Amino acid sequence: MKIALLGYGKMGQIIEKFALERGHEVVLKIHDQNGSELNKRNLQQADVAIDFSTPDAVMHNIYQCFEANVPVVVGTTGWYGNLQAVKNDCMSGNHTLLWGSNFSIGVNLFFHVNKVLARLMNRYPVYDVQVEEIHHTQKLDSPSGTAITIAEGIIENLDRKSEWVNIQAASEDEPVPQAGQLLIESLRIEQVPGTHTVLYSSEVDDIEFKHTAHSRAGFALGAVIAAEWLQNKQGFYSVSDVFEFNKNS
Ligand SMILES: NC(=O)C1=CN([C@@H]2O[C@H](COP(=O)(O)OP(=O)(O)OC[C@H]3O[C@@H](n4cnc5c(N)ncnc54)[C@H](OP(=O)(O)O)[C@@H]3O)[C@@H](O)[C@H]2O)C=CC1
Ligand SMILES: O=C(O)C1=N[C@H](C(=O)O)C[C@H](O)C1
Repeated sequence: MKIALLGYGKMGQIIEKFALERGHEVVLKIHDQNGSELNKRNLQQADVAIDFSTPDAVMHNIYQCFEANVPVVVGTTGWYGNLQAVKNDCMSGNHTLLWGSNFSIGVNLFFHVNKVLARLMNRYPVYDVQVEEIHHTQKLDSPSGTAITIAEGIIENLDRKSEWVNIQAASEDEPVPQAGQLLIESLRIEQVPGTHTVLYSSEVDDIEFKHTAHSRAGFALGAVIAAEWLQNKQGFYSVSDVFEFNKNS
């Protein structure tokens, strides 16, 4: 495949490495300084675009891909308030987009088991639940996209939670979660690639369900696999369509 990389930072550079290893070619690399090269003619040199840019840039990039009719895999987080509108435009314009808050196989397994565990916990109201995420200090969005997906998986399956609220660890004015609210606590520590924990607590014990990324390799390889999977498909997809754990259990 010929790949356009929209965003050539920490993730874009590792994605390039996996793409080349798997026999693909990178025909376009867009970063903050060369944004004018993101045009229809250049994009149409590619079979697929992979966007790991910034919350500010991603919407423009998606619509440039729609305009050029180039399928796009979106790993960028921090834009999910626009997800439904993008889905509508993708479907009505017969475009192709695949998005995921996290492309690693490990986290996608985690997403699946998280939902099963939340459903089970309907029987055990003595446990309260919260989500914690830790990332490096350059991260622009909060809470992480992965933490939002985890929280949505709990809310869909655990009757006693109906919405999430976010706090920054160590912030002075922390909201106290109300009944029905699921707390997502965000912490920023140098160099951490991404750690997510679901914590069920009762008076007598805690149950921790945790994913720790050792590097960005799992995210990057998953994004290339998702781009390969998207070939010859049309429509709006999420990374869960690539892994399909639901079909096997
Ligand atoms: N879904 C997943 O599995 C994962 C998602 N992410 C998400 O991916 C995104 C990128 O992460 P990361 O690589 O760590 O971030 P970086 O800050 O390292 O890279 C962002 C890149 O985007 C570039 N950029 C800025 N403006 C534009 C623009 N207008 N068009 C194209 N590119 C632009 C920056 O350019 P310059 O270098 O010139 O400033 C930089 O190359 C984040 O939203 C992060 O949350 C991260 C890991 C996994
Ligand atoms: O910004 C990051 O680094 C990451 N972002 C994604 C997110 O917001 O969940 C995925 C991963 O945790 C790394």
